[in-house]
Amino acid sequence: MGSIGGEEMVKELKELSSSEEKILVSVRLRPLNEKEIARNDVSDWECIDDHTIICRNNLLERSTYPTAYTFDRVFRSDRSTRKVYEEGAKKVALSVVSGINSSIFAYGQTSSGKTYTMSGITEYAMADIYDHIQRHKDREFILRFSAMEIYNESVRDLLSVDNTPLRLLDDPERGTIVEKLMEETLRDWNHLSELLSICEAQRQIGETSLNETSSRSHQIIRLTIESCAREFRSAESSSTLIATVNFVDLAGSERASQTLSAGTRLKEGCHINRSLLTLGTVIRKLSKGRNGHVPFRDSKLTRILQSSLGGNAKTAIICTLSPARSHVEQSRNTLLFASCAKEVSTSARVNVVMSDKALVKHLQREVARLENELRSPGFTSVTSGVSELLRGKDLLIDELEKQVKELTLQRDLVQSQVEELLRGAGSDKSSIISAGSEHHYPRLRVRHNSSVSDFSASAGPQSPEAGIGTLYRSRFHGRHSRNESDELQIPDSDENFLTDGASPHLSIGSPTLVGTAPGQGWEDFEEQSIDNSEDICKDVQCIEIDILNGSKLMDSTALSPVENKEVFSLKDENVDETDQEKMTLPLKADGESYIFPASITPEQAEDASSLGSLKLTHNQSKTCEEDSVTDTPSPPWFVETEKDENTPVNVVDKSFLGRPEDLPRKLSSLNYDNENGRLSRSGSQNSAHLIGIDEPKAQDVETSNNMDTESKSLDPGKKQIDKVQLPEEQLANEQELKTEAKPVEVSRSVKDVALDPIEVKLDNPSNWQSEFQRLQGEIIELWHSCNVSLVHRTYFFMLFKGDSTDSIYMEVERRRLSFINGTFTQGKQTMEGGHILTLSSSMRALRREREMLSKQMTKKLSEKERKSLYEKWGIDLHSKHRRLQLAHRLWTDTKDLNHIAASANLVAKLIGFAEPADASKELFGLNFTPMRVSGKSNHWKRNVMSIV
Ligand SMILES: Nc1ncnc2c1ncn2[C@@H]1O[C@H](COP(=O)(O)OP(=O)(O)OP(=O)(O)O)[C@@H](O)[C@H]1O
Repeated sequence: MGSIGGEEMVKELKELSSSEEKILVSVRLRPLNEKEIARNDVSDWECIDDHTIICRNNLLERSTYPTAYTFDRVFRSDRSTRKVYEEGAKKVALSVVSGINSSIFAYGQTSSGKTYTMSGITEYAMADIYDHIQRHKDREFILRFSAMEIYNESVRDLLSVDNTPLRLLDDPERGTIVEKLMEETLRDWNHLSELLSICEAQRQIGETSLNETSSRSHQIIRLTIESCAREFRSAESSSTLIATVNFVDLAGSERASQTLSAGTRLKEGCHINRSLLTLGTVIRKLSKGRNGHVPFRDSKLTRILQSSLGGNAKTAIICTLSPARSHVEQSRNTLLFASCAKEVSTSARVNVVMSDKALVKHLQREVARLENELRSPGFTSVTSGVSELLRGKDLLIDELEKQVKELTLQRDLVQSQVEELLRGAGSDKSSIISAGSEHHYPRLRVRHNSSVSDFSASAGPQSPEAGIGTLYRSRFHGRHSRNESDELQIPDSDENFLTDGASPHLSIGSPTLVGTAPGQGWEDFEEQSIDNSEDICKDVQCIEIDILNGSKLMDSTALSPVENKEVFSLKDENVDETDQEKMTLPLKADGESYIFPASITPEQAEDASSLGSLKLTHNQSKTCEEDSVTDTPSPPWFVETEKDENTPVNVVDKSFLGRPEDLPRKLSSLNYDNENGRLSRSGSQNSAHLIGIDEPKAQDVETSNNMDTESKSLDPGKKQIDKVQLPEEQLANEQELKTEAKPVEVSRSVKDVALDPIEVKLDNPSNWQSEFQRLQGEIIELWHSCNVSLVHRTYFFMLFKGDSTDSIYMEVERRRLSFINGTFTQGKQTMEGGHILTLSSSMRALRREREMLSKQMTKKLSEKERKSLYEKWGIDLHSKHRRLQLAHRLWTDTKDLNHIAASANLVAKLIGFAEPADASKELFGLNFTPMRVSGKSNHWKRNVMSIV
């Protein structure tokens, strides 16, 4: 049998076992015993087959008794007890392991072999039960053993030495129970054997003490078996099977048979075995059906075995016969009893005991069901109505839950979008000052022949430098690679001197370029550019060529979102390109590019070129020339460089490589007035002596003004930097361009873009000088307000000294600082190199920088120099923290240019920046190519990076 744990299985078992079943009746004939043989008794009984036994006594043939009896099984005298057990008892006995009560009776006259048979059957059955348990490890079995004797209607516990009769009690569920009957839980087979021995001994004692023959008592050995499936033991649905098997060795039936056959002797008083008599009566009545009263309660035996005699049990009766002719009458009576018994039916079923949990659950369900019934007379209809209602409610709940989930998702999405926008806004603004490469910016689209390549037009509409970024990038720094994806290769932050956020103050445009990951699709770009532009474009300013106004360098400011979008999204969704008027602009063969606002007409463009529109020379080396990017028409607002079919795969890496070596952008030294401790901008010959800055070697303005001339004379293979050409040169270059350049298409579709130009007086040195001083003063004030790095200030101050070509740098710096200042003023924050920049964080950074500089004083300055500085800077020589005091005085007087110059010189000295040739404007973020820096420059770089 498999594991029986579930209620389903139990139900099945119940159904299978609940059918009525006749008592299994067998007859066992024993051989003649020695006494019978000794008195020459003859055997009158013969089993002619397995079911029939006949009497061969001729004397009886004339009587009214039948000569042949048929039973379920008859066993000849030579049949073993094993055989009797196997065929006449085993099936019934083993029902107990399946939860079905069972009883095996041995009925017969004294010395017919009842005990002989029953003891054997008991042992075999016990052995089989144990064997069953062994073979069913999935179930847990508990065996409880008890034994009793009924003598003269007294029940005695055979496991107890106490002879006190036990009372019988009626239990509504369990039926008749024997009070205080000992029940031993069997530990093992040996324990069972031991208990059986005790029973045998007790019974013998009884015989002795009562001086009666054993035939006058009934012995019941009872084994109760509980079992449950191990895996369901703790489960609610687990059920326990419980059943009892009775091995009943009845008293000798000689008297009983007499009473059964002759009711006149019923009144024999105490000698009559009431139990045996009642058993006969009960069997007789039961054999005739269940109609009428069955006197189970008339005897202790029938009370105790009531269920086994017609109720919930399987029953087998083995009737034992003596073959001796001398016992023929008793034998006939036994067969008569057996005949009656075989007509009796029982209805055995599986006895299931529910676990407490299962019972409670079941009862709760039952209670609920009954309560529902009680509440409404029309229970059924109401139930169905309620079910409908509940179903509707369930559907509603499901729907609501779905909606909640959707709304939650939407909320999360919106939340993340808001956060993303906020981050983006911060990043965009920070692009002014940050070199963070993680920002994403729209990319410019550059067309190659039939393909469209997109490269990072980092300076989107998000930042004031957007236009500048675009401009410069396209002119000088776009690392345009004609690789398979036509992606503009963006220098990574390691390559780019200041694009890793090391010095946010020294980089302007780089983050705007490096944001786009290689391989990012054009569609992606469009999405980004449009999305971002709409939100942030109000901050956008753009320096652009104002062709219409004839200005050389224009600044488009305050663009409306739409306008900016048009400009920076690089693809105007509202314009059908095919309908757009195109204009062709010449490109210079050496890689010069023109940047035109989309609003210009071809005619205007033509004029612009002749007027010397801002032309940012890109005097590429040979390799740069080879690396030219495109020759195909480009979408509005793009930068196009010349095409060269020999363009290497990676143009960018070979394009702009930094300042021409023979055109060092040397720092001007500052004039230091030893008398008053102030420096002046002129008189560079005397500058910087105090703090040891090198004597100026650069030609300052002169050099600057001659840059274009010089650059023209350069070997084209040499590296060159960007610069703004003067009109005359530009015109000349334009002439060249017209003959060699490839056409550039500029869309007119965005001609309504309102540019707000800023005129930069490049052609009038006097105007520029005054403009320069104004810008410089403003920048110095903004540095102070924005807590800009002193190193940055120093570097910038020393680098940009009024050269006309500095105008763009100056303007960029001014706008960048204005933006930061505005951010600080509004109490907002922006991103810088991936970090949040606030007024307080900038103050902290500046404080740390001053501390660093104070430490540098001991390294870079001699004691004598320090002392001199203290005196010059008005620091009490006897005060504490003199170095720190000095560091905190640097760059504080924004109105005094000598103070500024002295501060710059001192900072330069402290950070080891002593070689003007190292200085490069590209460090200010206008260069996106790796800087070719010397060892000393690296030193400078390290210093800068460690500071910021
Ligand atoms: N089938 C048999 N084969 C051999 N010997 C048997 C058989 N049946 C009984 N005997 C022997 O007959 C004798 C009497 O048997 P047993 O005591 O079992 O009779 P009984 O019906 O129990 O008598 P009582 O009612 O007095 O207890 C015993 O010695 C027993 O060994």
